[in-house]
Amino acid sequence: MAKKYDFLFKLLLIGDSGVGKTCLIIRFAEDNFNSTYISTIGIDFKVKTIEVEGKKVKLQVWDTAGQERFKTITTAYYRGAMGIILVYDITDEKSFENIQNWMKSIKENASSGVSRMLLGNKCDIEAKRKVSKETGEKLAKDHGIRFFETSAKSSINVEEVMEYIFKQIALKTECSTVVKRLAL
Ligand SMILES: Nc1nc2c(ncn2[C@@H]2O[C@H](COP(=O)(O)OP(=O)(O)OP(=O)(O)O)[C@@H](O)[C@H]2O)c(=O)[nH]1
Repeated sequence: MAKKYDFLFKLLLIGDSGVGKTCLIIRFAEDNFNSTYISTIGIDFKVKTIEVEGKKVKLQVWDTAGQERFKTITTAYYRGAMGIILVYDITDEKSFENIQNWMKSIKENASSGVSRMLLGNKCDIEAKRKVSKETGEKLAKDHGIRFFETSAKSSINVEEVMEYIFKQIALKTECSTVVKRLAL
């Protein structure tokens, strides 16, 4: 059967349980949001195909369970990822502190040179904020990676995040010529 895409990019979202990884992926892939919380069991993925100058780019976004008990399953998927998105919840300090552990997990399990970025999600609930934007920015800077505050609920910065990580990966692959030509 003929291949239905020209490029395949694999992304992975990691972070504590409940920070909004599934919701971010659903917002990106289906432009939808549901406030009912169903914790991810193990691993799941969604696909979105975008077209860049007549080339079909298939984005496969892997959603990992944040719960500790699934760690052995989820870390097995790090190796195949071209980009890893670390997520914390701006209303949950513990989820921010744990980013250090998730970073360690990337170091131990992912391919070296994998593109990374940091997201502070749920920025729509400013009243319950526990982690300032500056604190998030500083952590990202310390690790030399890009930072965004996002909201899967209010659709803030989700497209921008995907576009950024897409560009990062594209620059490291043969797709870079297409991206450069388009000046994306
Ligand atoms: N206000 C607000 N709530 C959000 C946002 N993103 C997710 N939520 C809510 O947070 C809860 C957890 O969201 P999930 O996307 O299931 O969290 P997760 O990180 O995938 O959790 P695990 O699967 O357990 O690892 C749900 O009740 C969502 O509705 C957001 O941007 N703003």
